[in-house]
Amino acid sequence: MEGYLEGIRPIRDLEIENKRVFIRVDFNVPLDENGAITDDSRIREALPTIKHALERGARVILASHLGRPKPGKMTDAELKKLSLEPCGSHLAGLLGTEVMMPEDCVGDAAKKVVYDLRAGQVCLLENLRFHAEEEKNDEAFARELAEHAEVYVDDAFGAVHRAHASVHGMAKTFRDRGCGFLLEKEILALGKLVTAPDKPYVAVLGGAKVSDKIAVLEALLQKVDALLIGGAMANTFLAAKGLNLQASKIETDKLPLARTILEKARELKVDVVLPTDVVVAGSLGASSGQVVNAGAVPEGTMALDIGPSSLRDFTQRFVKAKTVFWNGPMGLFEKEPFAAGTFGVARALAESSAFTVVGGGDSAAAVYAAGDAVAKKMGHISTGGGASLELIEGKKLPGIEVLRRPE
Ligand SMILES: Nc1ncnc2c1ncn2[C@@H]1O[C@H](COP(=O)(O)OP(=O)(O)O)[C@@H](O)[C@H]1O
Ligand SMILES: O=C(OP(=O)(O)O)[C@H](O)COP(=O)(O)O
Ligand SMILES: [Mg+2]
Repeated sequence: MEGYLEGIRPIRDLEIENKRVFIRVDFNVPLDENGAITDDSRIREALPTIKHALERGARVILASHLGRPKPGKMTDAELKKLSLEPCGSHLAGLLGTEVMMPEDCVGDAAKKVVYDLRAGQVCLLENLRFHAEEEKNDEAFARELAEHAEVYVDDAFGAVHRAHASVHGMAKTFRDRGCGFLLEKEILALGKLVTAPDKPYVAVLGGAKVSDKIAVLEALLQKVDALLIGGAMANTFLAAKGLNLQASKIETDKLPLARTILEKARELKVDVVLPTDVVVAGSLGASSGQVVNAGAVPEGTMALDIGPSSLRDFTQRFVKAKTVFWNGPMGLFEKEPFAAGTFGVARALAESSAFTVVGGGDSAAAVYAAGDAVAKKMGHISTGGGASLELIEGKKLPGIEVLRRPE
């Protein structure tokens, strides 16, 4: 997997002293209803790169997205909830230094802060996705971002599968570009799953980003011996098999793809294990749930966790496994009544002798929330869900490829 880093200069080899250094980070952290950060691991994981740059006298410009704001379609109050301000304040506490925060990522306010930075000072630009151009990989927007700096460093592993302006478009305009310590660490750690995972190799998929991640499953079937599906991802598969999931979150336009994947799995003799029971409730805010058969979801309710029988089925698969990759919580684990499936999988993986990799902003948060003892037993906890999935599928990721320089 070291070959995967070929042609990519690590930050330690870049000339950064007194230079304006743009570091793309992934501070897309989970927030609670009050906007408080519930898991700061993505911020902590970026610290080695940030500290390295500051200690070497760089003028550091940090940038990230947070959530999925829809500029023009959301109210100002809704957008404000996705401000990076809490991340900047939290980072200031972790670094023990001031973090300047301009109110936008481009324009005069940002330029003023950026050009006033002294060596060893840091600023955090406001949410990149407050501009629709970010996700469109818009060239003019990428140029505006690039004007901030002389050196470009990507340490946002969780976002390298996105061909967005701050990850892709702007990066190519820099001669001096490279990767941060987190990106390097992730690629090396996930490498084992790309090259020669010990078999049996089991993948556990869940979470909410179904339309993003379902396409990856087709390629993953070529690599794994069993695919266990929980979370909202399972709803689409159960519906594809003809079950009525009632008010559950389902991606109806992905039903044909789910059927294709089930068909292909049969041909390849890959076991697809779906929940046989689920925990249902009438709303996301319900104070309790009810365990029902996956084929008997009551009208007006939605599946918000896998049930105890499903957890047992999943756990059994970990006993014989030599390698397990897990992305996506098994349910709405942020709410106590729907957390048992996710924490159950985390605990079972901690007990298993398999080499375990857990990836995803929310999955990692769940593993840390399950406790230190559980988190310490994982082989690797990746900051990226979609990114790690696409990497282990064997895909070339735009945010990584763009960093390569011949010579
Ligand atoms: N059955 C479900 N219904 C609603 N939301 C779910 C369900 N299962 C999981 N989720 C939600 O999925 C989210 C995480 O999904 P995702 O971002 O795809 O995972 P990760 O960040 O680990 O890659 C969590 O916030 C969780 O509450
Ligand atoms: O949280 C992220 O991915 P993940 O939920 O798959 O771990 C990344 O920050 C990417 O976010 P995006 O899926 O909105 O592009
Ligand atoms: Mg997530």
